Amino acid sequence: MARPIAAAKARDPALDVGLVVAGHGRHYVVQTPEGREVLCHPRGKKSEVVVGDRVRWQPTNQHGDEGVLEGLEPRRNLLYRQDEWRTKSFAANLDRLLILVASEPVFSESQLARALIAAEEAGIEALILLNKVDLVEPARLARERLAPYRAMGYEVLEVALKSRDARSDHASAQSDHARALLAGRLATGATLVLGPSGTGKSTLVNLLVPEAAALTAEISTALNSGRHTTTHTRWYWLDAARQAALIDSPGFQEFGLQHIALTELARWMPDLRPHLGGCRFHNCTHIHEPGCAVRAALARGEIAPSRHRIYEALREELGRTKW
Ligand SMILES: Nc1nc2c(ncn2[C@@H]2O[C@H](COP(=O)(O)OP(=O)(O)OP(=O)(O)O)[C@@H](O)[C@H]2O)c(=O)[nH]1
Ligand SMILES: [Zn+2]
Repeated sequence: MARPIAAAKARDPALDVGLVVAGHGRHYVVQTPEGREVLCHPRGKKSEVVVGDRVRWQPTNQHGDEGVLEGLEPRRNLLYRQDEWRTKSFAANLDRLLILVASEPVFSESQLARALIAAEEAGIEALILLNKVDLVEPARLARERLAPYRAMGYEVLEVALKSRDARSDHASAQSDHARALLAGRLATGATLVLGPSGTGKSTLVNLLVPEAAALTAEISTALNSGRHTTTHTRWYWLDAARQAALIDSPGFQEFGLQHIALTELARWMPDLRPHLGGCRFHNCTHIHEPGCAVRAALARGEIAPSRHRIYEALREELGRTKW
């Protein structure tokens, strides 16, 4: 009994630093710099650790495949959502957020806007991926709805990850094109993918990480959650050199923004931002005041009506519960 403890003590000064690649409840899968995976538990009751975190840990068994978390390295950033009752963290230390939408099902612009605001506030670059552009008419409508986002500076990529094109060679050429496009764009750093159900998120992950399904099954067994194979956030390396990673996270619904300060909301909306400071009243809400530069831009067509509606709804939502 004393041996592992003595061994652990001897390691103290140089605790291993690992990367959290999956987490569920009080179980975490930590990857060592050599690529080994260790099942770790936090010491306390509650743990703030999320996928993407760098953690210090010590082994708790002789095989070194189980351990205890000893500490959390400082984070560069953390992406999360917050409703009135709780906070849900997606992942930490991200280089970009990829928001997946599709021509079908019709995406919620409010959900898209919310994710973009959360990313702006967290200082994380965001890009939009429109899938299913093989569906011609729905794609045209989706493109139209995304036009304001392009105009305010967001990159919008278009793909047909799994086209329904009857000519199978054409469909597979479209998949190849999507893979090449994304491999290039996501070639460095950690990319978190968020997207509503049915948009093709599983298709995307499987295209870029062919071994994803097998890895997920393995991790789910390790985390004792057998059947629920897709409900955890999971970090996948995209290359052997481990320079680029894709993080698949569930839970895009009800993207609460209670952590955003009401007075700062407009700052995180790139189409509203350039007009701030131009209003007659310094505490202008940009909803009804005379001499409002934001509303003037709206009237000139420089801000899309849908965006101002989203701003107004969010303002009301944040104002309702904030005081
Ligand atoms: N037409 C068309 N269909 C696609 C495309 N990509 C994916 N699909 C289809 O869209 C459906 C949803 O794809 P999934 O990858 O399962 O979507 P998901 O977002 O993981 O969905 P959930 O499992 O509900 O979260 C499937 O029937 C796919 O075959 C595409 O480029 N074009
Ligand atoms: Zn104003």
